[in-house]
Amino acid sequence: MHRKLDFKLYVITGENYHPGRGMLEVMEAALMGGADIVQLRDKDISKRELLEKAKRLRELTAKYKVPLIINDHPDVALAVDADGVHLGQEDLPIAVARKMMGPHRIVGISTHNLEQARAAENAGADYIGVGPVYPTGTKPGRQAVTTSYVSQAAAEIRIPWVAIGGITTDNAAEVLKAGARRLCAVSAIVGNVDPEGACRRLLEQITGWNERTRTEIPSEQSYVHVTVNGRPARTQATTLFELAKQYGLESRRVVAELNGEVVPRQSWSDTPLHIGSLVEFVHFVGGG
Ligand SMILES: Cc1ncc(COP(=O)(O)OP(=O)(O)O)c(N)n1
Ligand SMILES: Cc1nc(C(=O)O)sc1CCOP(=O)(O)O
Ligand SMILES: [Mg+2]
Repeated sequence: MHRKLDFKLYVITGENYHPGRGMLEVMEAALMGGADIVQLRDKDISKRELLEKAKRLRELTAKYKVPLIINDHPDVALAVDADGVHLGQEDLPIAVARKMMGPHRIVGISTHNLEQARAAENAGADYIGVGPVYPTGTKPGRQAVTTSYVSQAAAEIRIPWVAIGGITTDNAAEVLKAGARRLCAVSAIVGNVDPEGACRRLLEQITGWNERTRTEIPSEQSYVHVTVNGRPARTQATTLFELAKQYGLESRRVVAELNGEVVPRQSWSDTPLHIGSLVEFVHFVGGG
């Protein structure tokens, strides 16, 4: 078994965002502001240079007792005794990284839809990234998944997951409202003149939201356990319409069945969900 992984504010390095200031200085400010997991991400340098940066960041994160994750490279992670590695959909598969990293280190992976999230969970990822929630210059050209994927992850994903992509203090509330309990950012923190303050403010939003919803992770009582298209899901939706919305299906050409009966679309808002409800959303397939 892996050790228990928990965190609220995940900060990733991004040296392009702080010309003239060193990576270690900026990341130390983030750590002082409460970043509770850190990733070294640098796509523009040689592996040798990455290794040197990783060693220095390892020392710093150890001082603050915060886990260090290395982006893309399990070998670098192992070489510096980092806590884990972060993979993308086009990086090494989870099974290969797990074999290299062993059972006790962290293996995380980016996901951009629920199918990838389920696959990551089944493959034994320790956490997943859910994003990019908003368009972001840090990952140009990558289509935003919007908060609708955040809500889907909140309903179904049981391993720790973190919302990422274009997250700032201006939109954090919306992401938290969609169900995120952990946030990750690059530019909003390392690109801020005051990374420590930026972390504090984001952390306050996360903690404030969690307290307002009265628990760190929403209590089981606030969820209804249902089955959606044959898969167990937990949801805070109270009606069929809210559930369809959570899956981004409210204006799609789908037929909804509840416990084997078709429910006309105009009745979705008045159709309550109960514990154990069996829901099927059936997509129309275009004929020719
Ligand atoms: C926490 C977290 N989530 C997502 C990513 C992106 O990983 P990937 O898709 O492999 O893209 P690159 O970061 O490698 O460009 C991440 N690094 N961290
Ligand atoms: C590196 C990365 N991966 C993403 C994903 O969704 O997989 S979004 C992203 C960039 C996050 O940076 P910022 O906070 O500056 O938007
Ligand atoms: Mg990658």
